[in-house]
Amino acid sequence: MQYPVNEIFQTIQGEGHFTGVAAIFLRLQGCPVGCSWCDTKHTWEVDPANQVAPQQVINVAQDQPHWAYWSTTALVDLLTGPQYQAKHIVITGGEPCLYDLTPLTQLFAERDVQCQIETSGCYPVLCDARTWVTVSPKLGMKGGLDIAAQALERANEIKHPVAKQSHIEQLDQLLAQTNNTPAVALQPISQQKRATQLCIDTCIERNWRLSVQLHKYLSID
Ligand SMILES: C[S@@+](CC[C@H](N)C(=O)[O-])C[C@H]1O[C@@H](n2cnc3c(N)ncnc32)[C@H](O)[C@@H]1O
Ligand SMILES: Nc1nc2[nH]cc(C(=O)O)c2c(=O)[nH]1
Ligand code: SF4
Ligand SMILES: [Mg+2]
Repeated sequence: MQYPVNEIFQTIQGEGHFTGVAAIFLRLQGCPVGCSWCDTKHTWEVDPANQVAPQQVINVAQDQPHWAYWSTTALVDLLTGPQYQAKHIVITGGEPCLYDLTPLTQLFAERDVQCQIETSGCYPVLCDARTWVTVSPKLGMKGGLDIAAQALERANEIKHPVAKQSHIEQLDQLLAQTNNTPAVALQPISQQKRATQLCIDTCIERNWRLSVQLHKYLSID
């Protein structure tokens, strides 16, 4: 299987359950969801004119709309090889669940590296059973996509983006739709002060976790 890769880099996971863990990020290209506040808009289009050589997506200095095809085996060999030290892999995007992540996540599991997917939940999550799935629901975005029931059932964690009170109410409605009992984290959108205070107050009240995009506070990737 070939995946369109936007970038590969090693950093500290700044969001959700694994915040603080050293991780290799694999960012796939392509997303039709259209969140107005998306911090990775350069990953939305898989434009054939922006295809580059595989080596050009490694440790990219700035946000680029470019992408390169990488095969499952080439990715697993690279990410478990001597160039990287982290034992946790984050597959993000773009929207990684546009693609069947089963071969990739199976091979990572066989090599004893922990794997995590960051997804909007707009598509079924196709991956190994050992993979940690973080769903960040996208309700009412420009792309007009709804949450996929399978993604809600598969989620190990719901990391909900929050700007205002109605986003908490939407999350309550979503949780009422499932028998799954994922961990819940609230993530303020774009580090807004009011959103952050709302998340803090709600997390204390509900006994949920706060996810603050630590990497943005630290000015790291
Ligand atoms: C860029 S998305 C890529 C993965 C997938 N498309 C998704 O939305 O989960 C990675 C994470 O960043 C979050 N995110 C994107 N832009 C953000 C922003 N401006 N403020 C807070 N979180 C943001 C998303 O909600 C998601 O949890
Ligand atoms: N450090 C760091 N942590 C992250 N957690 C989720 C990210 C993402 O873009 O999916 C991200 C990211 O881009 N950088
Ligand atoms: S689903 Fe994720 S990548 Fe796509 S627009 Fe929304 S935040 Fe950005
Ligand atoms: Mg990010």
